[in-house]
Amino acid sequence: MFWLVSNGARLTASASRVQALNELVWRSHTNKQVGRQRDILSSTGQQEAMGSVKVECVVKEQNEIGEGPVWEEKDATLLYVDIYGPKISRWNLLTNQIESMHTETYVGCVVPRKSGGYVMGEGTRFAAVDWEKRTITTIANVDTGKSNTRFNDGKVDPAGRFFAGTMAVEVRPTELERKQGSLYSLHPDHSVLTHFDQVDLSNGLDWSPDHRFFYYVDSLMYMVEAFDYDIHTGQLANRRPVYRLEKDEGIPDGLCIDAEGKIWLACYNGGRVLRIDPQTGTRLQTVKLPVEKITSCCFGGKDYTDLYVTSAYKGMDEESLSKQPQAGCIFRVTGLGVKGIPPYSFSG
Ligand SMILES: O=C(O)[C@H](O)[C@@H](O)[C@H](O)[C@H](O)CO
Ligand SMILES: [Zn+2]
Repeated sequence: MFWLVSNGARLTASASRVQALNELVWRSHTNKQVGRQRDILSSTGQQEAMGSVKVECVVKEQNEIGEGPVWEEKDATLLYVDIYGPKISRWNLLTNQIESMHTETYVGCVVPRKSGGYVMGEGTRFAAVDWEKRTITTIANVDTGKSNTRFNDGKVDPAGRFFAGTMAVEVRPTELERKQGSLYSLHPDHSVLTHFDQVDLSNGLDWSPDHRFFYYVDSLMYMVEAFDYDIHTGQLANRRPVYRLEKDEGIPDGLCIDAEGKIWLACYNGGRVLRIDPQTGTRLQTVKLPVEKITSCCFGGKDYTDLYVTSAYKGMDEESLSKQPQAGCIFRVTGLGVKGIPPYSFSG
């Protein structure tokens, strides 16, 4: 409704959008918030300059920690989890309906399976989900011998392997026993490979469009890292930093790659998504959202041109919740002028 064709109209529309954003997010007027308000104003200008970027809340049912969005083209649905729901949900773009299924314990990620249904990282197991029958079957257990860890983010590689990492269960967001996590992959024959351990908070991951690189976030390292990837074996090598977050960018969380090979990074407590060039290690674009706890993102919609962004409300007090009434919603960012890559399905 705000983004019209003529330049004059867009100016007016833009002014009212900025006003709406400000009213929505920054209702009170402490000095700190006035400062942040300026940020939003300038970034809104920047967002527009990049080509009529629009942010809207599309999934209004709020998640304690919304995570792991995956676009399912055949049904025009967005699949995601609420880690603490704990549940798996599917939001249908055409009907605006949400279908959910409770899981037995914390669910970090869910991905489509080629043979039908889904596979998820739940608690410390990889498990198959029969969506029609609403049943769950264990495929493999991880972190055996550890009593207080759980799966977090995961994604399928271009060859159909399901990668997912673990972390200690948080006392409060980001407060946890460190070095308890590992990164695993579940292979089509249901064997599990441990890539590395000593992870604080295993998070975002994706592969470059040419499959030569793997990008990864251990949130408490405050950076995005890259590995060389061997698509034939699924092995990682040569770990190195790609991008270190600046203070106001918050904590790196979920990420996804676009068709040009650039990284879109969700910034938890940063209220934004960054576009990063992994070749140069530079930030190319910042998209601000009206809530701070941004958890993950994926491309979807027609031709994968829309960016769906999940968020969380866990750990927020009443005051911050009243300033961010959309915390936990899922947002759609349109007008970015880039496309994503369709997700892969687990082939086992
Ligand atoms: O969404 C996740 O990946 C974690 O499970 C969450 O607990 C928070 O995002 C984390 O605390 C900040 O990185
Ligand atoms: Zn995450």
